[in-house]
Amino acid sequence: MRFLKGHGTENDFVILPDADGELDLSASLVARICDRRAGIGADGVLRVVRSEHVAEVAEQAAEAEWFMDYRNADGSVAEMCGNGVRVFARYLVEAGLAKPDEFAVATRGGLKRLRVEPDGDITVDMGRPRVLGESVASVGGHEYPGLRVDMGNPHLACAIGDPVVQLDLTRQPAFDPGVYPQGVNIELFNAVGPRRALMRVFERGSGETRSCGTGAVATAVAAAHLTGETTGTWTVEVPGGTLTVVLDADTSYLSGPAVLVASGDLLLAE
Ligand SMILES: N[C@@H](CCC[C@H](N)C(=O)O)C(=O)O
Repeated sequence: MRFLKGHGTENDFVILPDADGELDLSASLVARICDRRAGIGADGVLRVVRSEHVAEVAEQAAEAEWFMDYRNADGSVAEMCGNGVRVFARYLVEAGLAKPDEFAVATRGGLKRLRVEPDGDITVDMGRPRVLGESVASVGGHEYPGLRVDMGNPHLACAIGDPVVQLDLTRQPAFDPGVYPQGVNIELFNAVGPRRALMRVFERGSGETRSCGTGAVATAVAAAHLTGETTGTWTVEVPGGTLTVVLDADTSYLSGPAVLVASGDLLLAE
């Protein structure tokens, strides 16, 4: 089985081209592929399949030829991945399967439109974030209130006073399972200047990662909430680089680098 490897601000993915939807991708195979010692190693898997072969996105197939079948490193399925869809777009363009100007990709979180910027960055229209109220995350016995933001997938974005660099995120922060029965991605951030945040994230299904695109948008929304703003451009610094988030009245945009770094043959099998 052919694979490629890529990342967006060091949120890294194994890409599995499967145009005709022939691959039976079990959770255990995904977990083995993502294992950083016994597999290739990644935060998630992006299966590239024609939308027409996937019943759950049939209504998107007229506008999006390709479906991003996203899986977390533990094999679980997620609705959306902001960095993943940008890396997916890089693959489509480099493989000659999409034109760089503007194209759509089908996801479980709905149709996403992307474009390659003149500087090579990839921008995705992430849709309108939904603010659902507040909840609390707890790290090492410290409770941090935050904003619940739905980006197609669930987020809890917490502005904290303690320096994010000092947090121990080796273990899942505690959260309210009554609010998040399907689990949650938790962002902890320091607001460090006008429209600028330093963010770390503990992702559902993948643990601490060096970046999270949906999380960066959730963080921008929470940072904007603190200052009473609803629109503007935010810079979100993550351990793996820098992402730009634009919030406007009707939608949000995520921009940043997305690169392919390797390709090869996968010898793992069920
Ligand atoms: N890293 C992604 C988010 C991936 C999905 C997430 N772990 C979930 O389970 O919802 C991003 O860049 O958005």
